[in-house]
Amino acid sequence: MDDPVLLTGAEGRVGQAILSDLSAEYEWRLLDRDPPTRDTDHEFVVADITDEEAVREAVEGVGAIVHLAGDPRPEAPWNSVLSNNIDGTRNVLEAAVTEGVEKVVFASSNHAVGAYETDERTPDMYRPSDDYRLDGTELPRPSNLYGVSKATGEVLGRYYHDEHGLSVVCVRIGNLTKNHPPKDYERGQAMWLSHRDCAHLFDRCLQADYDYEIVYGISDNDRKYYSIENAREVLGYDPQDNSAEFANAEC
Ligand SMILES: NC(=O)C1=CN([C@@H]2O[C@H](COP(=O)(O)OP(=O)(O)OC[C@H]3O[C@@H](n4cnc5c(N)ncnc54)[C@H](O)[C@@H]3O)[C@@H](O)[C@H]2O)C=CC1
Ligand SMILES: O=C1O[C@H](COP(=O)(O)O)[C@@H](O)[C@H](O)[C@H]1O
Repeated sequence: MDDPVLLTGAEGRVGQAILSDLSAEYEWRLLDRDPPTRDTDHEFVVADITDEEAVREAVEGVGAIVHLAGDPRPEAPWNSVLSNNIDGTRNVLEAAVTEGVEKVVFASSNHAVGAYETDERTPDMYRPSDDYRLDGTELPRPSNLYGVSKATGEVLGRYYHDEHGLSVVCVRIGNLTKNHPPKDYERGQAMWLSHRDCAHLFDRCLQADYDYEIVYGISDNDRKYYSIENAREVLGYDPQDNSAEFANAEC
């Protein structure tokens, strides 16, 4: 990707994990509704993704978009996910088509499929001995309205691919934490995504060729109920971390 890359939600946790390893690898145009809180060498656009015209201007001249901006709270209320996650994502995809962008990487979530974690399956499915896997071909089963908004973002991506030929990859991100997996939380350990695997995965999303894909964004954890085979095959994802390596740290 030689053209500039727009990173929405750049000030957040996922954005910072990406930039910590990939700052020098791309010509980034950062976007957030909040002004930057640290020095940056990159262009920074302060804009709200619910502002259609501001988004179109921010997208001008970029070759790809990593779209992270949105309300990340599993308990977020409908009015917030409707505007920030659904309207905002549509604005980004519409601007991508209008401005001739090649590919969009969409930050989806484990919560788009959270309701597969039924009482019958849990907690066994969080354990290494269990072979239950979701692989990205299953229908969404959101666990909350936030998950509904992420599933909707995936469907919007499908539409913009089919109707307009935009390359779209939806990354169902697990649980990103810095330095170590979540402690005393089996589910979080099963879906842990380390910072370096996060940066590597989004790098692969920018480098690989694809039409429309849904992949899971987790490290190569012994505990897992999300398959990372599609991410390996389609994107060349090669994660380095595994939450099991932190077992002695009482994670
Ligand atoms: N952190 C995680 O483990 C996971 C994150 N995700 C998704 O990844 C994305 C990023 O999440 P985090 O970095 O954790 O969240 P965060 O809250 O740390 O960062 C989100 C950023 O987006 C910005 N933002 C929010 N609404 C905006 C709007 N309307 N216009 C412009 N900027 C806006 C915020 O100012 C913030 O800087 C979200 O879409 C979230 O749903 C999905 C699964 C797991
Ligand atoms: O989508 C998200 O998922 C992670 C993990 O979910 P949790 O229910 O185990 O906390 C969450 O931490 C993050 O805020 C959210 O955006």
